[in-house]
Amino acid sequence: FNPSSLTNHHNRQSQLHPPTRTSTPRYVSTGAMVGPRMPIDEEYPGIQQVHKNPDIFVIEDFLDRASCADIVEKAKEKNLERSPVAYAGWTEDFRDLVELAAKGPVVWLALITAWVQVKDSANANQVSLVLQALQNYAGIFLLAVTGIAAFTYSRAEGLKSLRTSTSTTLDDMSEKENGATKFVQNAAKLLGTPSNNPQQEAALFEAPTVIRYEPEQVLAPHFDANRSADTEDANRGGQTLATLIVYLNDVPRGGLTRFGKLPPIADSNEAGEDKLTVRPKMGDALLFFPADAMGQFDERTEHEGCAAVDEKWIARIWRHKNRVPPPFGLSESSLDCI
Ligand SMILES: O=C(O)CCC(=O)C(=O)O
Ligand SMILES: [Fe+2]
Repeated sequence: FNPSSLTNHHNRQSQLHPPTRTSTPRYVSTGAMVGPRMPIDEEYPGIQQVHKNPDIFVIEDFLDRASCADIVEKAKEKNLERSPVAYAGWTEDFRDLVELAAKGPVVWLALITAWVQVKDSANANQVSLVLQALQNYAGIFLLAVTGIAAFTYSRAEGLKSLRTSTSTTLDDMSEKENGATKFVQNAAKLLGTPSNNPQQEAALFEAPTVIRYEPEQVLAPHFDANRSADTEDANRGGQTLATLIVYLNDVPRGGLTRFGKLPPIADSNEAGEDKLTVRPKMGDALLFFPADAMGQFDERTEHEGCAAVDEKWIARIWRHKNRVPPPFGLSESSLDCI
């Protein structure tokens, strides 16, 4: 069991289709290389690069304090629910396991059982052995698929305990003074390119998700991209190319964002941490790229929300590869306000 397969759907909460998102280590590696990340405005005010390849940025004072407070208020009004967790990449894992079984153990089991069955019979020969093996193969294959399905299901269930925070989404951008509207506007400037105007850029966003961690709540190590994004996330814009988190309050104790596969930042890392960590500071943003610009999954960006000691609030935008239609993305009328 690998907690990395925790997925991350805080979506339109309960109406979610079953588990998807984020990811698990593949059982069969593709060996695919990660290419360049999507372009951003590297001159954005307050931006600092804290890691190169994979690129991670912190943007100081990305959102003003009033906007941070407004987002928290609006989220409280909407009632936060236990953050949904899904087993993303399960389609590929399932297929890989079935393929693996079909080529290896199922073949051998079919042959061995056939050999035991025909070896003592009067007309034992190679032809009868092969025929018997073929017959056995079908039954054993079915058994294997059933077993793998049960395994995938129990894994998805197990993942649910690894995210204990609560969350909601804010998708109404009609008030210009809303904190969420400002967050989306700034995000569209940071992530947009000269060829993409802010509305076009924001059309690729999932509506901001607000997450609250009360003391002891966590988000176990996970990925924001999904190896099976093309199928599992087709209705939410496909692969996640960028994650932008804004911290909505100061969190002096606990609650670090931690990248478990990356080394600490030279002078600003948390004392005593041997991995790259970012301490939540009200208004600061964190930006990283769960997949490259083509959508190739980047496992180096595995990260977690460490156990909270003080209460912690964040808002998060996932920027996808394609348009994210409502209900996950922003409506045309909301986009008009960006
Ligand atoms: O809370 C954090 O620091 C990380 C949150 C996160 O990884 C997510 O929402 O996907
Ligand atoms: Fe995440």
